[in-house]
Amino acid sequence: MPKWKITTEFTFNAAHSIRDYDGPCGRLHGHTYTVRLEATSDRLHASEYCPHAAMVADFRTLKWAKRDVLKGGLDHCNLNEVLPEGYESTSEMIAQYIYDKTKKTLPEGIKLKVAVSESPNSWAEYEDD
Ligand SMILES: Nc1nc2c(c(=O)[nH]1)N=C([C@H](O)[C@H](O)COP(=O)(O)OP(=O)(O)OP(=O)(O)O)CN2
Ligand SMILES: [Zn+2]
Repeated sequence: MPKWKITTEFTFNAAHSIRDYDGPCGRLHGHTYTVRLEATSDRLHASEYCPHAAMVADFRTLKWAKRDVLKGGLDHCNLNEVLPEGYESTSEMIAQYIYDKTKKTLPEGIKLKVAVSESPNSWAEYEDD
């Protein structure tokens, strides 16, 4: 079946330390994280901002994590203080957290993939089966 795939990318700045890490990453430090979201669907939908069924998902909705932490995003926060219990501040689990929160905002049937990078050389991905 034909389908659409949309991709959106953004950055946010945050501090973190990896809990019990034996090395510099265990100390508080910061990254400009790059996040790439891909959403795939065989049908189009309306969004919070657009009443017409014309989008896989609204880029604006997908990019919630780039908002300031005081406005519900992850920008300019300490991830260790903001991520809920059960999520460590590794790229893998930041990707999982963004996936979990984003998935709740999407209609059924949209496949989602979230990739997170701390540096241009390292990426972690979390996606639907
Ligand atoms: N699988 C993962 N490994 C590591 C993560 C992670 O999220 N997932 N995170 C870290 C640290 O956050 C660290 O800040 C990043 O480590 P690293 O890529 O080694 O950082 P460098 O800037 O030193 O990278 P270079 O490419 O060597 O300059 C560690 N591991
Ligand atoms: Zn780090």
